[in-house]
Amino acid sequence: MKITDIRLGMVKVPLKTPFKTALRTVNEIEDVIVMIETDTGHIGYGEAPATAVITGDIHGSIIEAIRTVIKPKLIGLDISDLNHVTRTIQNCIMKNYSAKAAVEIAVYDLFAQLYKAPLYKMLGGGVPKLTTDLTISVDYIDKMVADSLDAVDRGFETLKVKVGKDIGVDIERVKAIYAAVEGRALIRLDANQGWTAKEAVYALHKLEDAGVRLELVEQPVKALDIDGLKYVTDRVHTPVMADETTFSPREVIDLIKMRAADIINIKLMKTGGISNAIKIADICSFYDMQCMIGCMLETSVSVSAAVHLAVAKSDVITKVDLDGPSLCAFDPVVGSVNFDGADISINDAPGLGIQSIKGLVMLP
Ligand SMILES: C[C@H](N)C(=O)N[C@@H](CCC(=O)O)C(=O)O
Ligand SMILES: [Mg+2]
Repeated sequence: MKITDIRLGMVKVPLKTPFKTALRTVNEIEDVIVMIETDTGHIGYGEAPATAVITGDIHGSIIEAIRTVIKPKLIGLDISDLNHVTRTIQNCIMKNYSAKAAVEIAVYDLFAQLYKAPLYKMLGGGVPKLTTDLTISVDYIDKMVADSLDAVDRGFETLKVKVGKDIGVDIERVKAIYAAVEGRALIRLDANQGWTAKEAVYALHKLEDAGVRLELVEQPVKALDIDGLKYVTDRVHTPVMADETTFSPREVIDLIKMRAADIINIKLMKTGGISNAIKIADICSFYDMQCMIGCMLETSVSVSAAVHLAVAKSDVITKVDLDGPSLCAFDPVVGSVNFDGADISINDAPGLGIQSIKGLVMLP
């Protein structure tokens, strides 16, 4: 199965409600879709969101990186040489993680199609079911409480509550949500870099002293403030998770050696795709550290790949934040991963099982 062409398109899906974090507010998903064509007629699908505030990627950079650098290196390569293909993708350009991720996802889709197996089986097997959390956007306290109760009523048992704005209001936000859903849902926080280390310790001590039990706090401080992350990890009982701080396997090793966080959030758009995500999961497994599988604002094209990976690495990926499709007003993908509220399941279609993408606009 040889790569003959790589075509690009755009998919646009409105969100059910605006997605608001300490870093940005977004109303719709607009992502680059990658379609890798082969001499056997098989097509592999991938997707890249432009999350400039986290990965530095924008639509233009994703499209140009794939068109002018990655694609010329891949034409003619044989999908059965998976390691050679993924190394070529990783080594042909620095950074550009989302572009690399989209192409790698399509390559893995084809690799599993080649052997007529669902991707998770090619990655090691597992039970093809997951349960995801749902993100509660940062907002007025009453709105966040109402959104949290609505999520619980819809069957979500874990809420990822966005904070990282005004520290005093953040404490009140979390207390109010905790009181409203106590006993019905687990709460994880994501400050998206919005606090200083001292503010984070102050807020978490206030919440711990008030009896608010949190599953974890994600990325309390700036991405590059590793000393700050360790400062928080050393001082609070609530487990601390690194998100924006760690992209590569190297960064994960450094973080683990410093004991700067308790948990790692693996996202394909930070690792540059599946090959490095596997390395990070294996490093964490070796060091006995838990991981979360996360996503950016992605549709079920690329989130499906994350689902397959998480199923295969469920020994170490014990937490799931794959709510991209749940945030979408509709699912544009006809495919084999079924996103039904908190419940995610995979059937036995080969690869990612993507048959078509509704509303896909191909780029010239
Ligand atoms: C969508 C997911 N639950 C999430 O929160 N992902 C990111 C932010 C993604 C974005 O801004 O596009 C995270 O910080 O974990
Ligand atoms: Mg995060």
